[in-house]
Amino acid sequence: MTKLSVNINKIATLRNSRGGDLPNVVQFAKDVQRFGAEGVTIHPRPDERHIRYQDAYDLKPVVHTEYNIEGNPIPKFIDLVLDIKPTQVTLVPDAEDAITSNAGWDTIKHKDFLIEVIKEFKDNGIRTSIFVDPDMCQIQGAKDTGTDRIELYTESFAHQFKFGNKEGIKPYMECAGLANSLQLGINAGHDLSLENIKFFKENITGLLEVSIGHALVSESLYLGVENVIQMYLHRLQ
Ligand SMILES: CC(=O)[C@@H](O)[C@H](O)COP(=O)(O)O
Ligand SMILES: NCC(=O)COP(=O)(O)O
Repeated sequence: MTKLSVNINKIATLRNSRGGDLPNVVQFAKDVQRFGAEGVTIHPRPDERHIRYQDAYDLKPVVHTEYNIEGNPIPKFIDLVLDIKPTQVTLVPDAEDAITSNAGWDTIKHKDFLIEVIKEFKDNGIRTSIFVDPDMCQIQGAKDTGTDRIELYTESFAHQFKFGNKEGIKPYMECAGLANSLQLGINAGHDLSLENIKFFKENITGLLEVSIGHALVSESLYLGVENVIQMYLHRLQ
């Protein structure tokens, strides 16, 4: 079974564009869970341009599904996650000025650092996942860090799929095969959408969770949030 975790960054972006509290991110998190989402994802960035650190605290009591906090494990982020103790932390190697996530970890170069932070999170009962490109060496490297799961960075698949090239799934299939054989759990995210999710799910064995934000919120403008969540759940069956 593949769980749908809704990334609510874009709701915070809209709220922040006017100040105030409309739309309300806590209410949105409650609603997506009521509509069937099996998780809520946030990705607070150092400049707090969308999700703020305070939002992470405000969401804690209302997220009764899986709470996934993503980010670069700088000291401030590590403290936040250890304080909140979400279900899962997803480590993403973003530059401070990145517009959005644009690369996975070099799990070989950063092995010692990842081993250290992953151990700290796991010792505190938090499941860990690390964001990786679909590269076999990086999957093996991820295993060596001790992480529970990987999150496959799906931008390249999504981009190729949009232009009709279904071959873009191949490196993901190979990496999923390796991850399964290494008993690494598999999550995926970035630019997944109603258009591409069914094909991705059908081809990736053992896909445990997808986190989807940008497309899901955009699609909801036309189709409605409840309807869109049901459409994703149907495609993930
Ligand atoms: C790791 C990942 O792919 C997502 O978290 C994505 O980076 C969303 O972040 P933004 O909403 O800031 O684009
Ligand atoms: N981890 C990926 C995520 O949370 C959402 O990415 P996107 O759907 O906003 O591209």
